[in-house]
Amino acid sequence: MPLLKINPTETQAWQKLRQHFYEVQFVKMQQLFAENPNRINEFHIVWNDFLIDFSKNRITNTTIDLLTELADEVQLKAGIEALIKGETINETEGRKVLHTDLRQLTNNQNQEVAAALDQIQLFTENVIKGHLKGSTGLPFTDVINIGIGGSDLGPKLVTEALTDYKNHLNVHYISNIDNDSIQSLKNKLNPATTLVVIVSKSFTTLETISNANIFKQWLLQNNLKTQDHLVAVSSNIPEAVNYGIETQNIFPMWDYVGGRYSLWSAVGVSTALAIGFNHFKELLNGAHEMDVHFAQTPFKQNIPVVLALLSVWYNNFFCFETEAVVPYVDKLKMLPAYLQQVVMESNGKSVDRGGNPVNYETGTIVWGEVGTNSQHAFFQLFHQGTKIIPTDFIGFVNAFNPSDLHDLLMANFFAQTEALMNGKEGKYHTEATNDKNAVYKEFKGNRPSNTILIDQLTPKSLGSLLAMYEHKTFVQGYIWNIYSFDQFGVEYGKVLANNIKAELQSEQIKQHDCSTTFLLKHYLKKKQ
Ligand SMILES: O=P(O)(O)OC[C@H]1O[C@](O)(CO)[C@@H](O)[C@@H]1O
Repeated sequence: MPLLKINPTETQAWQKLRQHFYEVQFVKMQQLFAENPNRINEFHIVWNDFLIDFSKNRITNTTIDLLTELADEVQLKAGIEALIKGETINETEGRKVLHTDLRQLTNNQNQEVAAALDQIQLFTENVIKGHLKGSTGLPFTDVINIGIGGSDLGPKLVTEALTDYKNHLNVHYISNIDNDSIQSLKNKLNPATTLVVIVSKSFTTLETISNANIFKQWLLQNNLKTQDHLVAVSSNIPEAVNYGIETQNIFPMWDYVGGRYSLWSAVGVSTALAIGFNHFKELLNGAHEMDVHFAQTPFKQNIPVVLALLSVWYNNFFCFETEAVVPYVDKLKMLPAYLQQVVMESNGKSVDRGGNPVNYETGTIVWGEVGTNSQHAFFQLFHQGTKIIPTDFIGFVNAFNPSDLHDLLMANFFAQTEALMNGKEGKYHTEATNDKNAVYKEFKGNRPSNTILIDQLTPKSLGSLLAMYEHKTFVQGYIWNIYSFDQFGVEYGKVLANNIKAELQSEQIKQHDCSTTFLLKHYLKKKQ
């Protein structure tokens, strides 16, 4: 069943939301909290080891009623069912969407997914135990994951986030075509004990193949048998074989898993090498539990649905253009970059499912940085700037290494959401305060945030967190009536880059606009 094609702005709920927005847009959260000391009871969700406090938003009960009415009117339930059942909802590419199958660990009817999981288990355990060795007979100490976009960001994020669960293998990620960083990695590593994992769904991505070539050469220059050191993850098996990788060392990907949703597949093999297969399975299990929650929970208690509806409220009614995500743990430093691909590659679309240009805003801009670092960087604008940035604060009750320092970190976490909501009223009259700068010190508050407080950062809770954002993104795209699973915009850039690469190598610049021609000629002239 294809997804329904309903213009959200033509629903009754949208009209009611518009009217409601005019009524409440200037109502301050401080007032809402003062009027209802039990506000938290109405606007929070407790699920597994997650607490989602969404009370510090510019909403009333009517807002939530109308947003869920919108979800009902566009038949979100049917959309979620289509996703969970793995229907062909990536219609523009004629593909099913089945990333939720990847985390179905028991009774998985998808035989190829189950078989790939067995393959990952066997391989990772053999490498970790040292049974699988490099061509000189030495066990592996290091792994280089070469990939980009979804073939890099998710696995890298998970590897960094779960560094406390890591074994003796050191996993390094190379994505950009930056020879300086490649050289510095090569200088650090012993090729005889290095395993290179080439991750590319298409096996044609310029960056990945160029980088893979460099490391293949490095192995050859060191008289190593590449077949003992190279493995691949790809849906293009013939191309990987052609590249010289042994069939048993190729892990499958399928066209029903989009790159940005693929960390749960064999794309995560480097992660599984770093943390061990059992922890990798816990990650999948955490994501699966979020899938079940998403599929079965009524909208008002459904975490991804509520987060998505709030985002639609701000994006389409308040017209706030960006959202921030601020995790209070260094290990999630990669989260904003990872979410930028999930959210912006999925929902950066301006044509609706009916093929018409949309006449409303779609994809939000996502950005962020860890706290407290971000407090000392861009939070000034959060507190006193002219722009309003709804922010997800993500924190953990328990650190992996307990210490008083964690209370200090979390004190900042709680303080920021409180300050953003409450603000600090100043006095305009210098006489009253005897401070001529009082006006500059005023914080108006009324700045929205969600607090996502999780017991501890574990493989399981991380799986749930990432699946939560995947589903939030799906709900947004569904409501905006766009296709979230293609990425034609990025693919066009890849084609142009390939053309220009040939021109730079032949020094024959073809027809471009005058700016691009000028830049290319300048580059060739200055190149030594
Ligand atoms: O895995 P591949 O085919 O090398 O593609 C890498 C990435 O390129 C994109 O197509 C665009 O950036 C992503 O969707 C994908 O994750």
